[in-house]
Amino acid sequence: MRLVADNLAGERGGETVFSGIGFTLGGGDALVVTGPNGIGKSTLLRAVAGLLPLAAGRLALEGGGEKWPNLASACHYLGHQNAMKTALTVTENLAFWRDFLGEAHLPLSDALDMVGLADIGHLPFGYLSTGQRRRIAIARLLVAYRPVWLLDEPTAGLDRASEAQFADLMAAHCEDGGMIVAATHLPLALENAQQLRMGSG
Ligand SMILES: Nc1ncnc2c1ncn2[C@@H]1O[C@H](COP(=O)(O)OP(=O)(O)OP(=O)(O)O)[C@@H](O)[C@H]1O
Repeated sequence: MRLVADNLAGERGGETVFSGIGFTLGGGDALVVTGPNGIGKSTLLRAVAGLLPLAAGRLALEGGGEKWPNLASACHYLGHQNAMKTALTVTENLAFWRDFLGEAHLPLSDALDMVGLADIGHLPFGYLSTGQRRRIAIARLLVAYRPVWLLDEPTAGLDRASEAQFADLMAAHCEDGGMIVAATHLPLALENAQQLRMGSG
């Protein structure tokens, strides 16, 4: 499977925010996107996810077969927001996403265990701390399978131990043939990742 981005341009509110962006990822590859505030990192990720139209260029998932007929169908998108309902419990939120997304992957209890929060499935999401909320949002990546993870500031609010735990999850996803595109201001422990520095000419 290959994710091909060719000569992309993105716009917000009628203004071009970036142009001439290109990259190619194969199974197991990761791309780290960096650049100053407002340069268009989130816009790029949302375009790859199919949530925003491109102003120009071509995005394609090659070799996805019948299971992943287009790029959007193959993507998990973890945005700045955690996309969880505060009144529902952690388990209810994750069960919703597993059923909504399809392609059930890890059991909910295993996913919670892998983000170090095995004991809080019964709590309303709204009771959780900032870092705990982010870790539950990360657990969503594990309960339904998608080969492409699009991660916008995934480690914002995480402590050191949780950062390391998430690095292991990203590495396992890539070892399994998955792909990652991550926008970040913080160092991410993604070995051998390609780098895209937006705004550096
Ligand atoms: N809905 C919108 N309408 C108009 N302009 C927008 C909209 N959303 C974002 N923008 C503008 O698009 C540009 C790119 O924003 P974007 O969020 O992609 O940047 P970013 O590189 O992710 O920034 P940060 O590092 O602060 O997260 C900014 O100038 C922003 O003001």
